[in-house]
Amino acid sequence: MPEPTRAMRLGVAGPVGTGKSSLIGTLCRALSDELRLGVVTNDIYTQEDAEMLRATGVLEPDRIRAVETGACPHTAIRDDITANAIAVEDLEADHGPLDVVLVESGGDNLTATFSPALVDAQLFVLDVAGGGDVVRKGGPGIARADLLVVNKTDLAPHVDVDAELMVDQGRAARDGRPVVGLSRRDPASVGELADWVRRTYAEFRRGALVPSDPGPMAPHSHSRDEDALVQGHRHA
Ligand SMILES: Nc1nc2c(ncn2[C@@H]2O[C@H](COP(=O)(O)OP(=O)(O)OP(=O)(O)O)[C@@H](O)[C@H]2O)c(=O)[nH]1
Repeated sequence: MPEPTRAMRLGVAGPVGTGKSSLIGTLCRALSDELRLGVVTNDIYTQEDAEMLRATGVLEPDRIRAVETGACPHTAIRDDITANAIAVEDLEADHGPLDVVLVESGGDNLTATFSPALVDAQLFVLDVAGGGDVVRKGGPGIARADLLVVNKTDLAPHVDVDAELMVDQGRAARDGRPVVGLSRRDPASVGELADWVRRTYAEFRRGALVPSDPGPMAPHSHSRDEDALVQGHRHA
């Protein structure tokens, strides 16, 4: 099998504020000495996530690109991936060859997932502050993303959540797919996450990584009505 000629695209999805940008920053710090990295972020109207990451200095600023989705972020990672595909290709044209491009979804619905046409692998991020029940509530990202991250485990004692139980419930819900309990303050957990990325990238280079679709979002509708568009969308 010939080696791939483009970067592996790794999607990072999950609800608002679960720590997706921070996780990407953590991965850049852990891996940028060994892998050539780029980042594409998605926000509705702003470039805030990209600006926040640029400010951390984890990568050369121009290796972090922003897509303004103009609507619910999941539309741009799932329904019409054009803007993201172009952003990744531009990044590779300007800074390539790259090894991994991390694509961050704007914080979104619990059921938002990436199209397998856009990313080669995807991880889904929850945090302990969202409550211990959220893993059991399920959804395609939780059940079938390539990796589930239970983030901010350092906060568990402060929010009365059992982080280990949450990780165990994640494993039970995922048919053997991997789960990492993560805190950016816990180097061992950061190492576990970085190792998963290394293994996944090695699989990609061998031509052995087959992008899989965790499944579509829960049914919902996008209204043509202007006001509803500003709100994002109406759930059916
Ligand atoms: N205690 C703790 N806080 C964290 C950790 N990771 C991220 N945070 C905090 O969680 C908040 C949200 O983090 P972000 O990385 O902005 O989350 P996000 O998912 O990118 O947010 P959106 O893009 O708005 O959906 C910030 O205040 C971070 O500092 C962690 O491991 N532990």
